Amino acid sequence: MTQYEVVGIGNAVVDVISHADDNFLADNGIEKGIMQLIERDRAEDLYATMQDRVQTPGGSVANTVAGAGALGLKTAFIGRVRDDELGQFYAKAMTDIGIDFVNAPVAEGENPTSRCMIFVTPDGERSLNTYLGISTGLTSADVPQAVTEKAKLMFLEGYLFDHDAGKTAFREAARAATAGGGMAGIAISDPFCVERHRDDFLALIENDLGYVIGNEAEIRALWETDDTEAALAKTAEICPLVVCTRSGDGVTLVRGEERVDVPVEKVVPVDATGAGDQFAAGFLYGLATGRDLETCGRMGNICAGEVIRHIGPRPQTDIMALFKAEGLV
Ligand SMILES: Nc1ncnc2c1ncn2[C@@H]1O[C@H](COP(=O)(O)OP(=O)(O)OP(=O)(O)O)[C@@H](O)[C@H]1O
Ligand SMILES: O=C(O)C[C@@H](O)[C@H](O)C(=O)CO
Repeated sequence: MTQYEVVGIGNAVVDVISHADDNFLADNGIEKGIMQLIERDRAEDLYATMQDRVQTPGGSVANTVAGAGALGLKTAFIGRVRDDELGQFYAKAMTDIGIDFVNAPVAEGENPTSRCMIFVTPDGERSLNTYLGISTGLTSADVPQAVTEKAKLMFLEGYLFDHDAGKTAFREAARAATAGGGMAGIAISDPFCVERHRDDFLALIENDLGYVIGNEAEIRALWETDDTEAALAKTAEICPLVVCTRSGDGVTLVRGEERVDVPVEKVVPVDATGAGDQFAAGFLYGLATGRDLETCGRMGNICAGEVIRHIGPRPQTDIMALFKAEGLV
């Protein structure tokens, strides 16, 4: 019997978001539109430059779990925080919205809670500067089988694939979920991470996962090609369900012989932070509740469309009302 509709494993990260222009990015060596890892000193320096900062719980898969929970699904999140001010803030924010936050904050002897300095430029693009503290040290010991085997949908965060212990934990979690009658999938997270671990990514997808979600660059990175269509076809050969988000061009979903392209109304985002994460929340809601592929895509687009219209990576409005307005529920 599955107890959770969605269980996520990912980096537990506190996001600090502020506005900046392109000159600021250039002057401060920030690469636009991607995630860069930074050291603690640089995190403190960047933090000090932020004028209008907003602090919010973030982390990619954690954002997805929060979005799925807001839609009423029974959810759990597995990720590590330290028992410091940010860690307590983070854990409380998750439990306050009804998510089972599986691991208690770690008391001592390790790095502080992870944080990400996010700069949003006038075009809505977000540039992430992540200081990975304690969250990146996730191992199998943090991933209780009593939780993973009860997941209907397990959702893994590609960023955690950078460490061998994370890879092992992912394989075990995926297998436990599958053995319990559930299905495991991954958010690819980052083309650079794929480049560092391509063979292991492909092996995990082929052997242990039922679905994979990535943006165009991430899906292409799996196959070292510039051809998105070719990469999609190859991914579909090794994975039953492939979802490729395409920013203002919507999303493509492929399940065996079935393919659906779901467009969106293209807008200039207020803040693109969390677009992919909230797409995944809507998509997983559709999947967990047995919707057809097109409806899953439409639900994902609605969730992503909401999050890009405000600052911050998690929903701020009643998404179910948006689904109702579109006749989806
Ligand atoms: N400019 C836009 N206009 C309308 N919808 C958008 C736009 N950008 C993104 N979206 C929505 O967000 C979804 C995910 O966007 P995208 O493919 O950029 O994912 P991503 O790269 O993972 O995003 P991020 O890393 O910013 O969270 C799209 O499928 C779409 O539904
Ligand atoms: O990718 C994004 O747009 C942001 C999120 O994935 C998230 O908030 C994050 O990982 C930074 O903590």
